[in-house]
Amino acid sequence: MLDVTGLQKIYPGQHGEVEALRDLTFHLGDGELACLVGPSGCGKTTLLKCIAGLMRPTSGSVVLAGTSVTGPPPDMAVVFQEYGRSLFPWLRVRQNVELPLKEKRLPAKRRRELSDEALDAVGLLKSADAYPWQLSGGMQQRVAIARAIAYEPRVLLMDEPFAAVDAQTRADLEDLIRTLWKRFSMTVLFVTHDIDEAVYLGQRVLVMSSSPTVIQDDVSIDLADERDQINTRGEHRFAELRTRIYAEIRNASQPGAAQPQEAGKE
Ligand SMILES: Nc1ncnc2c1ncn2[C@@H]1O[C@H](COP(=O)(O)OP(=O)(O)OP(=O)(O)O)[C@@H](O)[C@H]1O
Repeated sequence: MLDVTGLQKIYPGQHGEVEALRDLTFHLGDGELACLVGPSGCGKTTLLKCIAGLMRPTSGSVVLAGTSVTGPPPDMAVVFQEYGRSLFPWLRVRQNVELPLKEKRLPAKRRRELSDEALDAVGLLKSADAYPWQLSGGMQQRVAIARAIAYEPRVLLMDEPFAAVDAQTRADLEDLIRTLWKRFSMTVLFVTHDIDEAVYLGQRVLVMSSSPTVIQDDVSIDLADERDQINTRGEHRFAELRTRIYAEIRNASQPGAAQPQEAGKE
């Protein structure tokens, strides 16, 4: 579904160039849920912008379902961390959710069906006529998720979407993402700082090295498909996976440690 090959991004700068991404290669299969973790500043946001067609890489390619990405692809939706800035405060919740559907030129009846289904899926149908600023932070982020889902994307990119909400809301939103992923059969790439979150959510965790960045490891998460915030996180295997990824990231932060590994290698 998504092929990222040899991706490199060099930013020009006043004090010289910054090579944010050196050589990134990975593939996501149709319907996979993969998490991407890495040290701060390793280029996670840069990578997502390149995948979303919001930024041109210096070299390398992003191919979505066989088509090269050169601008925002129609089959992709992105949820950012800053829900407060991604929703339009002068539009009601339903209008926010329907806005991209208007740009898709869907008829009003279909827009209404899709927004109802998406708002219902995130538990906010009753708040459809509220304004975003009347909702809590967690509810606003659910509106942003509903807007992405209503768009019926084949690929959903999420850039640290729960970093700004409290711990309990975050746990609820994590479970919501797994539920929506199964229900809507999307391919999901979820970027997070949080190693526990990556292990809890993902089928795979891609570990990025520090800058200049490569994929340091690609860890298959062999936990049961049915996950539970208390029991899954208490499992011995969960602790093993978390420890392994933590060590990878710590090693990745050591100068000269980054060596690309084969995708899928355990
Ligand atoms: N527009 C830009 N111009 C120059 N350098 C940039 C620009 N955007 C990002 N960088 C640099 O590229 C590198 C990667 O930045 P990026 O924001 O992608 O990392 P990140 O992993 O998302 O960071 P964080 O974990 O802190 O959110 C950093 O060294 C950053 O300073």
